[in-house]
Amino acid sequence: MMSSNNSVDVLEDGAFAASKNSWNRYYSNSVVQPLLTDLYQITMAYAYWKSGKIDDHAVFDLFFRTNPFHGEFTIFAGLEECLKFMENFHYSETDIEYLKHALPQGIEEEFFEYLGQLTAKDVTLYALKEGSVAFPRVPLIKVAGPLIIAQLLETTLLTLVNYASLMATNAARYRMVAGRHINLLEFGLRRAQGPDGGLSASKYAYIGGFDGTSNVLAGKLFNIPVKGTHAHAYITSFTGTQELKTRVLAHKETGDKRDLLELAIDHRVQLSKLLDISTEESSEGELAAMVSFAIAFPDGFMALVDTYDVKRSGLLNFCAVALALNDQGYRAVGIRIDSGDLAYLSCLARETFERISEQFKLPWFSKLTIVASNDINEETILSLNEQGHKIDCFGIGTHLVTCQRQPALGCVYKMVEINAQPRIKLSQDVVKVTMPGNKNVFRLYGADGHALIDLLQRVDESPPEVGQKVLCRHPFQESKRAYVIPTHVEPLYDVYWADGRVTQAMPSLEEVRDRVQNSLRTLRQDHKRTLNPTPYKVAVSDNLYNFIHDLWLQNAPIGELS
Ligand SMILES: Nc1ncnc2c1ncn2[C@@H]1O[C@H](COP(=O)(O)OP(=O)(O)OP(=O)(O)O)[C@@H](O)[C@H]1O
Ligand SMILES: O=P(O)(O)OC[C@H]1O[C@H](OP(=O)(O)OP(=O)(O)O)[C@H](O)[C@@H]1O
Ligand SMILES: O=C(O)c1cccnc1
Ligand SMILES: [Mg+2]
Repeated sequence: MMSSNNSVDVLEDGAFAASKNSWNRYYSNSVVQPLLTDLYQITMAYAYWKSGKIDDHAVFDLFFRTNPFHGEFTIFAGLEECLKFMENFHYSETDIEYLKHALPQGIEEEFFEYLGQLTAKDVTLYALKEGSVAFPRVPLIKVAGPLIIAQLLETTLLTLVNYASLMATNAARYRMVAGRHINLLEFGLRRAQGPDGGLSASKYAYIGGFDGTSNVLAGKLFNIPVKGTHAHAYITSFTGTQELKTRVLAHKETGDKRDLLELAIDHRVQLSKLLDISTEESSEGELAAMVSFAIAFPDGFMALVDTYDVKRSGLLNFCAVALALNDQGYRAVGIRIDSGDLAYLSCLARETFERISEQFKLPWFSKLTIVASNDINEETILSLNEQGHKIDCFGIGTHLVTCQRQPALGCVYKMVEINAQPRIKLSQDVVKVTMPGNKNVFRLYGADGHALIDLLQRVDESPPEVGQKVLCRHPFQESKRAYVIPTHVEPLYDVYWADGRVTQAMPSLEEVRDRVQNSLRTLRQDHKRTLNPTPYKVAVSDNLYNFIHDLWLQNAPIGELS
């Protein structure tokens, strides 16, 4: 398989500097800017300004209500991009000019002057660690600061977290069903939701556990390994062997030049007997294409074998060219199958490789890589696992990047406190009732080392302690409560932004990627299984429970029956 030199070194000219262990600060998506928001944020900002509320102290929670993909966990991602947005938050002169036109007439000039100097410096942002598992109702991000700016951040923070977390979760799910030893490649750019969606997909697929992407720009910008094979067009561009302009390949060690086509044709005759396949049925154009690709990439020869017929043509031609390469001191890499029954064809291919390996005394031949692609999703992989297959690598595009099974994560951004007064949003639908007040969250671990429950508390409560019994309550069902004696207590929030700057050393993409797997390991298997997983518990302290319910009663109007 073609693969890049994984590390993009720091370039002298400073055009980009992707170093393996540093946050890639050189790249910041230029569309992420204060105007990338909903109009209503800015109209509200004006009304807050007019009513003298801009400096009211607000706390907002960013959270989701249900896990995606019928699962019971979500991977939190997008934090790094949020922080870059906070750093760069500033309305440019042209932004202000545009707003003067776009906003309703009559807005006072002074407001625009105010906007022109507004930054996120007075905001404090708390968040879970990027790449950690997260659950419904636990705020992924908590924003505290002047009302106007905290409000103005809403839409942009949501767009930065929603797709990133959905995508990282999707990728992590593919990794779980594929197992640790299968290579997973993201091939989705052509099918993604536009160029920006494609770029984000590559980044968050990698974070979620993919090994590489075909997206070259993602490779450059994020230092993700780029990999790929070739398309059917390469095969169909050759109609016969007469089109081969170069047929000669020098031996890797001796330099001895041989005609690779001739070698391949000789091997094909031999193989047709061994495999009982007539050479008549195999395509000459396909053979020519494979020979030419092998000459171009003798050390990375990987061929698509399904253009005409995997069994009767593609495999035979591939093996013939691979043996010809072997004569010249090179080892082929493998094949890609992009149609048909992937379980059956991969087993057939492996069996063929094993027979040749034995016949020609070439142990490595039995281990040639088999890549499968074509509309693969979680269910396909599960089904292939059940059937038994010999695939080493899945190339996955459409279902992965479009998150076809669930195309949006429903993160919301809700005010929970203003000027130290808690705020609650009531709803007929109990899952939509917000958890009021400024809260902290702790993950409590059980005796077997697994995460047991996430506990939300009011900020002024003292944290739970190891070995101390703590009452955990369901936020809305009075009778559901349990005592937990944690063996380990993990405070989930860190301050990431305060006093106008990022306050934590940001992890590299690799570190976030490792965190995803480490964090998933803390979850019991039954929370992670694909069919009917057990919900992970998110609880509130007794104090927070009473606080929520008192506030609920205070705010719920008393109806009158007549
Ligand atoms: N053994 C298998 N078990 C379950 N699903 C499979 C198996 N093999 C392939 N698939 C899936 O079945 C679907 C086959 O799709 P489809 O019939 O459109 O393709 P095809 O006819 O094989 O290929 P193409 O139309 O590209 O020539 C794909 O989504 C593929 O991932
Ligand atoms: O199937 P996906 O998971 O999206 O993976 C990416 C697909 O992109 C390519 O197909 P191509 O665009 O050539 O078109 P195709 O649909 O005809 O195979 C490749 O051969 C894969 O099949
Ligand atoms: O490299 C590949 O094989 C590839 C890349 C993009 C889409 N489909 C396949
Ligand atoms: Mg395809």
